[in-house]
Amino acid sequence: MSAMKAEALRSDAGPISGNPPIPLHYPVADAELMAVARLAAAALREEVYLTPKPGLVDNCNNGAHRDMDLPLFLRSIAAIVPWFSRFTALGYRYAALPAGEVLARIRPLGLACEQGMFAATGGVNTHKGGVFSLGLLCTAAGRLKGRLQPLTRGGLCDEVAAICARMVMTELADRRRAATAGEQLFQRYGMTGARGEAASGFATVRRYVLPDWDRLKADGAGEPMIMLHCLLLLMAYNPDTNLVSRGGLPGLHFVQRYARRLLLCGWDIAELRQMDAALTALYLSPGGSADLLAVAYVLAHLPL
Ligand SMILES: CC(C)(COP(=O)(O)OP(=O)(O)OC[C@H]1O[C@@H](n2cnc3c(N)ncnc32)[C@H](O[C@H]2O[C@H](COP(=O)(O)OP(=O)(O)OP(=O)(O)O)[C@@H](O)[C@H]2O)[C@@H]1O)[C@@H](O)C(=O)NCCC(=O)NCCS
Ligand SMILES: Nc1ncnc2[nH]cnc12
Repeated sequence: MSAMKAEALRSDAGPISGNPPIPLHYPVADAELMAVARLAAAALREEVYLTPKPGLVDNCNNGAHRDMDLPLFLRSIAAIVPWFSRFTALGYRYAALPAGEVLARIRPLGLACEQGMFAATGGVNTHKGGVFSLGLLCTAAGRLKGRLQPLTRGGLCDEVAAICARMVMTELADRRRAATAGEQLFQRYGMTGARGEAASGFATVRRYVLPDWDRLKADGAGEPMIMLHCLLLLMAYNPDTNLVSRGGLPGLHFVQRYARRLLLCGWDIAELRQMDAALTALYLSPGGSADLLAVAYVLAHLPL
């Protein structure tokens, strides 16, 4: 083993500036502490294999994507998953820090994880939103456990909201910067994208998705059916900046109306396949809703 690799294994946070390496005795193997990290990994896998997903990459086709396919997503997931326990460990270490100071501490890890994803995909943006949202949930889990608080949906969402409370103001409302697609869409339409969802404690997921997830589960529905239904709910109500950056506001509204109609009239797999064809033809991909489905998966597997 090279000296560099041995060093990387010793220090969990890696050679990221600003974060001293996490010492070996750190409880990264603690099963309960890492429950959310494990759920996050499962969420990414379940999301990408779920089929048929309108406009998205799945087990059957690449939806409205010319530069992505299922093997690429699996490579992306393999690159991202090891970082989830690092987010958790860092959250645990910074459990006592005021929430407003946490983002600056975990950002280098988030960016390094993003870089790992881009290296694995040859520069294709497969999971930028997923890295962000799931990384925050893992960090929040570490902080809760560090304060001996239970890992509940409400606790995690409140913690993520507290960590991101100033993000919209400091990052999106700063008129001097509009570097990313999300920052430009905020300046143009006031859309807050992935940051807004996190800052609200994943309000769209909690309000529209989790009640149906719980009800369908109690009724005995299988997880794939539950997830397809919840993806429709997200497409119906999530202000997905991916849809806007590809199809403008008309693109977002087309998908929202389509999903609401299916939810209202009752849907089946054939309807979802038709919707997939329609979104693919219009080059519309609800990537933000795919990410929030992974968030919903994690939260749905935790107690209230
Ligand atoms: C904070 C950042 C994540 C902000 O990034 P950005 O300024 O770009 O903000 P957003 O527009 O909000 O988008 C980021 C990604 O989040 C997903 N997303 C979009 N809307 C929502 C929403 N309402 N709720 C949740 N998530 C949302 C979306 O990601 C998915 O789509 C991507 C694929 O899209 P695609 O169109 O195919 O590809 P593109 O390359 O964008 O365009 P084309 O050229 O192909 O047309 C895929 O990644 C999905 O995941 C948005 O892309 C971030 O910049 C940041 O700060 N990162 C650092 C990490 C960090 O801070 N971590 C700390 C905590 S862990
Ligand atoms: N399955 C998927 N297809 C396209 N974009 C995505 N972003 C996250 N999951 C995705």
